[in-house]
Amino acid sequence: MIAKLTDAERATALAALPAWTHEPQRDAITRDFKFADFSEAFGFMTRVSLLAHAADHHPEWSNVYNRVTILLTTHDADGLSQRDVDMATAIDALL
Ligand SMILES: C[C@H](O)[C@H](O)[C@H]1CNC2=NC(N)=NC(=O)C2=N1
Repeated sequence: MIAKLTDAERATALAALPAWTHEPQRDAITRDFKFADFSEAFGFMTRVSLLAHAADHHPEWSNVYNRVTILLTTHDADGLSQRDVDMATAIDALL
């Protein structure tokens, strides 16, 4: 069972992930992405899916044409964990 981050741990982690927003209701982090077109957006989603599969940690997400919204939280921890921070960091590195 993975632990939820404490408030202090979350604050430190989010300082290094300025594009991500904490959503307190879910204890999740979210980021909106905009691409040139659907192909670019779906290519990005494909790359994220490979990260998610490798990490066995999966995003909640949606796509509308060239926009992708990703929400990361850890269901097993009922909130934000280091796995979400690691996934957000890896996603940012794809851009
Ligand atoms: C058995 C498997 O490791 C778990 O169900 C994983 C899969 N992917 C997951 N993804 C996310 N976001 N949270 C989880 O708690 C989670 N758990």
